Amino acid sequence: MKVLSVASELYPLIKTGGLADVAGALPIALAAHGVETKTLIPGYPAVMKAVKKPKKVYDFDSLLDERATLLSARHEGLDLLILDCPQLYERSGGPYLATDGRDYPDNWKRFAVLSKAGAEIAAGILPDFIPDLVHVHDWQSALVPVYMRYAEAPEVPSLITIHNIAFQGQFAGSLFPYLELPGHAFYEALEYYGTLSYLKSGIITSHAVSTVSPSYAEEILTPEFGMGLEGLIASRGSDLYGIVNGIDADVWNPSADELLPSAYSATTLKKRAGNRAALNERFGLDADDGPIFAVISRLTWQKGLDLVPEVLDEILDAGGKLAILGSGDSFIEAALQGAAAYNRGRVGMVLGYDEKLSHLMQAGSDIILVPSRFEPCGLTQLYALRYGCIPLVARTGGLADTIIDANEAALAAGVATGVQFAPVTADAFRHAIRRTLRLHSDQRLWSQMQKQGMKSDVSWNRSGATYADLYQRLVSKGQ
Ligand SMILES: Nc1ncnc2c1ncn2[C@@H]1O[C@H](COP(=O)(O)OP(=O)(O)O[C@H]2O[C@H](CO)[C@@H](O)[C@H](O)[C@H]2O)[C@@H](O)[C@H]1O
Repeated sequence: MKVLSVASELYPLIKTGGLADVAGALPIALAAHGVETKTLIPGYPAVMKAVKKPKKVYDFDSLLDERATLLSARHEGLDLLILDCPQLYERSGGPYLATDGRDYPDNWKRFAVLSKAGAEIAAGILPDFIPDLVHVHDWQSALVPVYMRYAEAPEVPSLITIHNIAFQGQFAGSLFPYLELPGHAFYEALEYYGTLSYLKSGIITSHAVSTVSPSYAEEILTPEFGMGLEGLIASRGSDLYGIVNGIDADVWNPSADELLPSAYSATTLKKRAGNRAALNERFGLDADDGPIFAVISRLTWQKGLDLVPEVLDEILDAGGKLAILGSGDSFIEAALQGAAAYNRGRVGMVLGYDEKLSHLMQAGSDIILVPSRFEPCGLTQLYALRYGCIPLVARTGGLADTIIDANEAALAAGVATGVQFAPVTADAFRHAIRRTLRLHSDQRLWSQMQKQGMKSDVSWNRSGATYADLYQRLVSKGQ
């Protein structure tokens, strides 16, 4: 089966969050199921620089009035189609934000053009690659099924995956005429309280909708989590699927991770000490035995990290330490930086994004904090399981699905892998920290939990097969 995947980020080329990890790992997992994936991505500077010897495969004379070239390349096991359109993608900031932290004003066009290119590939412009199915991710590629629906071409089955419903790609309604869609598409697909919603239109026009965990698939049917789209999603009925993410078990493998000073496995957990020492040094933490809590995250309201300063005394009073890596909302950044400045040796912070350092943190710290208010799947806790770092998570979405809480029954059965708490309030969070510290003080119990986590299959094995089945079902239905 041939699949066209369209994504706005892709590990290892360009990443701002979990979407890149999934878009990068899924094609490799699916290859084992006979699925041949090509991934269409924008020709951002990082992509153009990293990819060697791309081949020109098509010239677009006009994608919403922009000329663009389609390049084909292979990179680290991935087959890529790169939309080279410097006037839209050659920018000095990130994929979505300029260097001043604001959205590019033409994001509506940058991702509509990407989507239109995707729809044209689906319609068969590349004789060597006629996809059987199109898989799009989040609002940035959500217009692909819309362009497919309104094109005079045979319709290829499509799947849209929602990685985060909070980002909907909402733009002024007055831009509609520039999208080169028929007038009736406005009310049929795109209109959202007078504005345009790219995500909404993708949910309406795709043959199936998936999200990245079973719990989140249920949550987004409710007003609390659906962010205004709950009714629309409910209307898709049995076309909605929840498939939990996996992780790339080769990139994240503590026994062969070249980014670590000290590789280890479940039988050599003592070797984590080498990573712990490096972590203490990197974050300016005291070289004592206190449990190290870690945060690796976008610092946003979603992730609940504004609560950390409120519960910090719970960690510090017990002789614990905290290492934070992240960036995001300026008020959360400032509060955490303040906590680090005030508690030198006990709290350390690295502001920014650092993939390498995130490996060391998973390998050297004892507990990873993921107090998200909502979490479609979450990957950080999955990396933690693999690295013998105990996840302390909010009981929501994929966090609830992937971590087994250390309650009495789970401990007795030896299946606990972490600590969950709800609701996401400072009080419940404090209580969970106390509970975690109690578990940590029992060396035997703690290492049993570490080993249990390291044993869990967090790879793409199972979910890769589930996606392959779903693809097959959609293709068979379309025939
Ligand atoms: N400062 C930093 N330095 C280094 N690495 C950092 C970092 N900040 C974050 N990361 C890394 O970025 C990734 C974040 O992935 P998540 O799944 O946790 O969240 P995100 O909200 O981006 O993704 C959305 O999409 C994914 C994929 O479907 C869902 O799992 C998730 O719930 C949803 O919100 C992880 O690999 C994490 O380690």
